[in-house]
Amino acid sequence: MNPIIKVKNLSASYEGKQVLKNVDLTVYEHDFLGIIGPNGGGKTTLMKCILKLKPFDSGELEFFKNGRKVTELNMGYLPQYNLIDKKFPISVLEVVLSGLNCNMSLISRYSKAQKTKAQQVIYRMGLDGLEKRPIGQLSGGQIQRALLGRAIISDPDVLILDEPSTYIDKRFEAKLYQLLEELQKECSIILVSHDIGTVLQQVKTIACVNETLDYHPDTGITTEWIEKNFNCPIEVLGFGSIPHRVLGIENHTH
Ligand SMILES: Nc1ncnc2c1ncn2[C@@H]1O[C@H](COP(=O)(O)OP(=O)(O)OP(=O)(O)O)[C@@H](O)[C@H]1O
Repeated sequence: MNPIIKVKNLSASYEGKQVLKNVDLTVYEHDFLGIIGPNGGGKTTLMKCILKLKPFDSGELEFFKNGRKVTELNMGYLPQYNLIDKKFPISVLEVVLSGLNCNMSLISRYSKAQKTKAQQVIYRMGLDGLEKRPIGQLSGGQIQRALLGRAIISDPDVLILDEPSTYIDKRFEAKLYQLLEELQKECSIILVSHDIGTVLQQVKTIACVNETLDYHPDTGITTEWIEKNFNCPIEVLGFGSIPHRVLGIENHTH
């Protein structure tokens, strides 16, 4: 299994307050990594460091493609919903096209092929008919779907999803996970989620971020492990079958 991202001994802070401490993490090609952890544990910060949106204090970040070290990866990012400016005057089509990483501000400058691709992505997201609608006039779930379309239109090497199902209804959620299963054949996926039950059903590997990081090469983990890492009692939906899949737990030293 080839690695695609290696995070080594990474520490990060905001205004002198440490948020991530000595984090090590390897993401593999076609991985489906679930990131869980308590509020404020540093999940989004870790994603931003990987996306090079936030400088880190120390440590290393390495990218690989087909076993060779590279300087950049094409990453698709679905940010947390609360970071979206819904007043920004942009349509669904423009949101999706803006994921093409080109420095084009006017929609007319996108090629026919790019617009066709955007149309296909919009259809895949179940947003056909809403192409011209400004995002301010969409529901929360529709905005998230438009942003997911934006994240996948450039066929990324890595897809990073920060709480993708916050506003997505149950009907589209099932479709979303089916879509992610398909996408995993084409790229690696990192999914940040509070909904542990969903994460455990979907992912191949799991990491818990609470300043430091605990990693599991499989999803067969115990409630004790989760409670230790969440450091609080947890409510787990759809968790019923998990104890049957309990496997060995590694010891982690912090
Ligand atoms: N831009 C910022 N400036 C200062 N502090 C920040 C900033 N962004 C995040 N923090 C702080 O860093 C810590 C980690 O935040 P982060 O958003 O990474 O956590 P998270 O695990 O993603 O949380 P949640 O589950 O609530 O989204 C929190 O204490 C937060 O208040």
